[in-house]
Amino acid sequence: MAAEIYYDDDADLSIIQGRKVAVIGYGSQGHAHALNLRDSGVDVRVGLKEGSSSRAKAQDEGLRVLTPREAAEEADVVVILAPDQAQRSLYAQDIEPALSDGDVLVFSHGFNIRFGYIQPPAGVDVILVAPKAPGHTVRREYVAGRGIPDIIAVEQDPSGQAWEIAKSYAKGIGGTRAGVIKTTFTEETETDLFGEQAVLCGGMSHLVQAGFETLTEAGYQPEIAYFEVLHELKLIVDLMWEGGIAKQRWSISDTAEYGDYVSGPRIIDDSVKERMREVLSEIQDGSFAQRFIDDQDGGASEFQQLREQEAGHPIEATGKVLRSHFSWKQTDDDYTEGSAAR
Ligand SMILES: NC(=O)C1=CN([C@@H]2O[C@H](COP(=O)(O)OP(=O)(O)OC[C@H]3O[C@@H](n4cnc5c(N)ncnc54)[C@H](OP(=O)(O)O)[C@@H]3O)[C@@H](O)[C@H]2O)C=CC1
Ligand SMILES: CC[C@](O)(C(C)=O)C(=O)O
Ligand SMILES: [Mg+2]
Ligand SMILES: [Mg+2]
Repeated sequence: MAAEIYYDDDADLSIIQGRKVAVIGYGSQGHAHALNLRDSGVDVRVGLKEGSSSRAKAQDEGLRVLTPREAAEEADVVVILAPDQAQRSLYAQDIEPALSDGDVLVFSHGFNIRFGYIQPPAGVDVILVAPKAPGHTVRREYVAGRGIPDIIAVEQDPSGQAWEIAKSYAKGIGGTRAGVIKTTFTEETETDLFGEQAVLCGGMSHLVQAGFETLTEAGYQPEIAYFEVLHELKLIVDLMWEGGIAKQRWSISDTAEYGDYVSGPRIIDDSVKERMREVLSEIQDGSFAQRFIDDQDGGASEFQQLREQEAGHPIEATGKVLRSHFSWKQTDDDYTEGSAAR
């Protein structure tokens, strides 16, 4: 069955323009949603704790900043864009007490609904508008007059309007400029977690590290290895993004294309797919979510230890020096190398 896809003409922006929206959290997605909605003529306030390091950034953009509780009380559409692991307690303390029948709760990832950490009251619409890109790209593309595709879902629809609200919200952040696909909370959560773990983030990062280690352990210069396995990756992925794997294979040399066909399947073989299926089943049965939340609840010691270990991989030091010599500015203004700060 073909996916249902909505574009600008399928969504009525005036629906979200007629509501009071509270964006809770002003990080990667939060800043993008708040600014894009504001620039689309929506009445937006941001909810952040007193003393939050994000407050100044939001205020500098002219946004009104309240506490999460005040923002949720004032608004009738509450967008939860704090990190997934913070959402459960944020919801219990500041959002649930402020909800009334007829309000709308918006998520950009279904984690807390899919795994039962948040159970909203029956009189509230619960929708998902999930951009398929990092938040900084969501903002950059909107400003450039384009948009990032979103996927949208409805978990609860007591108003009977939830789908129209979701489409309208997606139009407000620029999603319908690119196309918005109808999904479910379950499909979004499970595919998003699988994609980021097995391919986009976990798979790709470790493939690059393994390639770098293989070359440097064989005696090749780390700078050459960096360009071969990391720097050129973007150029190859850009071609895939433009025209699929086929366009990438069309552009590279015949030598590279032949090497792709004969060596690629030796690296990514059936055993990799078998382990991908294991990862998928741990996502589906909730054990990944449980492990993540248990670690977070216990002070995130596993997460911090892994973060430090990975930041110390030799490819990072090699890349930092090389990138500092590029004649163009490569890093995002908001990104502080070696830190998790946003
Ligand atoms: N990152 C991305 O591009 C994508 C994220 N998503 C989803 O979007 C949601 C937000 O993720 P992301 O943008 O990465 O989050 P971030 O880690 O960037 O969020 C950080 C922001 O949340 C605030 N925050 C943290 N804890 C609380 C709290 N208890 N109460 C209020 N605000 C809080 C922080 O404030 P302070 O400055 O005080 O720490 C900061 O403003 C998640 O559900 C995620 O899965 C979906 C698609 C892509
Ligand atoms: C790929 C990572 C992501 O799922 C995203 C940017 O879409 C995330 O959770 O950040
Ligand atoms: Mg994602
Ligand atoms: Mg994700």
